[in-house]
Amino acid sequence: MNTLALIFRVLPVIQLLSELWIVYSFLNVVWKVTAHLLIRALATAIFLYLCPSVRVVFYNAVYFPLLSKARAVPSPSTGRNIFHGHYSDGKSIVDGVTSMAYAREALPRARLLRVSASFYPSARPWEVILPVSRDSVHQVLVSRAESFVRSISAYSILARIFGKGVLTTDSASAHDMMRSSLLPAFTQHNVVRLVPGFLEHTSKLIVSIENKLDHSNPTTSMHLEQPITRSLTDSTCQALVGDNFNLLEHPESMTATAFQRLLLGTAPARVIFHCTLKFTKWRDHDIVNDFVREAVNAKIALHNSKQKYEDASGSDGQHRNANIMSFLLEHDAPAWTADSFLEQFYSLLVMQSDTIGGVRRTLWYLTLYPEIQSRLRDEIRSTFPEGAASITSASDLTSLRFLDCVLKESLRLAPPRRNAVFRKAVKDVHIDGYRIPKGATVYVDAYMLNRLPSVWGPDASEFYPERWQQKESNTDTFTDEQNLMTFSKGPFSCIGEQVALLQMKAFLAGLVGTFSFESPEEDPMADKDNVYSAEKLKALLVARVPGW
Ligand code: HEM
Repeated sequence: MNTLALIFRVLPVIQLLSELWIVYSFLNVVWKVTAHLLIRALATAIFLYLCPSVRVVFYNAVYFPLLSKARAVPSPSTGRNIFHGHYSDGKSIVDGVTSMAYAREALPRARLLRVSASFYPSARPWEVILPVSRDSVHQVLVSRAESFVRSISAYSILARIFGKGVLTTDSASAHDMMRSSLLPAFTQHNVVRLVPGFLEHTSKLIVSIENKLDHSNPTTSMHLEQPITRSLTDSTCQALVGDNFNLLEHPESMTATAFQRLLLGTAPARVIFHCTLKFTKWRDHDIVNDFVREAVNAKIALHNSKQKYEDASGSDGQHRNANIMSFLLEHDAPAWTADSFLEQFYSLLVMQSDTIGGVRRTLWYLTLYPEIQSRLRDEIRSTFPEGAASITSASDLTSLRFLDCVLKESLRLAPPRRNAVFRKAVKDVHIDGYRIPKGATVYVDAYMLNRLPSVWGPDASEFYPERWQQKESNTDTFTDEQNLMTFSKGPFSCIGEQVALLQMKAFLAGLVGTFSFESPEEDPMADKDNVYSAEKLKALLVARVPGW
């Protein structure tokens, strides 16, 4: 082979190698540039994510005014964070100053407002649409309810721990099914049968408070938070499955301790640990589940043996062992097993904390207004002169008209579950000429709506139980239960409203009839507009009022 032929043979190889080198260099440059860009993008994303103030500025300066699909909905000038000043430091809760400012500014002009919400000043804000008129609220919750689902972010941790029940499911069709399967247990006929159980727990609470009174002094300073919480929890649990943890009398037992750790004092670290490491077993959860399964299986066995209840009171169909589980079995036994009830059990039980809030806040108002407290006690004692034991039924409780007014007025001004009614639009909805885009969050602010002067009259922010009596006597008044947003309205509204009202009445009738409650503060009225100071009942001065 001559030299020329050799060169011709080697040349293509050299050419190939040089082409490969060029491609390699090109890819190398592309890779470096891409990697560089990727790393920068990632770093920026991490920076933006980690640096809340940048996100807040971006949100306020760019997203909220320019990019939001709902930007046609008017937003108020008085600051945009609906929860501003509500969770001031993540612990202490102050009142709804911002929402009331919105209400004043927006009304009577606007029916919808676009505002921001973030529970902590540095947390990422999100956009919410606020219905601020009776009509727009009604459209969101009732007449256009099919265009919205409950936004469950608030309940997503519960869903992860306790599974998806009627409160925590994120599927509209599953919610519909669960709600219709539960509703038969909550008819008026059934709910009144729960009252003897509530009254029994009330008497136990009265005895426990009485035992703690210092009889050498006219009043005893007492923390009622814990006994009330324990007693109401026992009573709700009894109403749900016909058995309870006996938290009031034996708070140290294994099941009571597990229950309290799980549902009453859940430490945040524990929740995070449990939610992030799904495979971890939470012993307390197992203990509570076993307890509920056992109680439910006992009800199923009882139902199958046709011996429905041991009827303690006899003829009127009311008895202390009536419970929601048995009502469900009476209606549709095959649908219910221990496991199918367990998920609903947590959805129902979690909400009972509101009943505790309702009793607590009513007592707080009664300490602010001692003359209302005495008037209420007079009503209870004159209607039932023989003492607390002579209150035995739901009709006894409903005969206490002033108690009804006091309770409703307290639930109006200080709704226990204020930040709970969130909806997500499942499609574009037009309300009052504004488009609520698919995916938008709507927030129904019970605190604000329960205080709108256009709805409740010029004295809307005053604690004035008589307004509910005026309604009954048909005088010109704004007061109407249809406007009370405390239990929400429509297909996602509180399923336990009637249960809660009777339970709270049973406890309040017994407590206020037996004891007097006084605030230890020098000037309790100084804090009267800050309903969230009732969040935790401080020590009250308690005395046994003789003669009952
Ligand atoms: C003062 C006491 C109570 C208050 C203020 C209250 C308030 C509420 C509110 C505001 C909602 C959300 C409604 C919505 O998203 O539109 C709700 C839902 C619910 N509540 Fe209550 N609640 C109370 C007591 C109870 C009790 C005692 C029970 C159980 C026996 C209960 C069971 C439920 C359930 C299961 C839901 C979810 C209903 C559904 O999604 O269909 N609540 N409650």
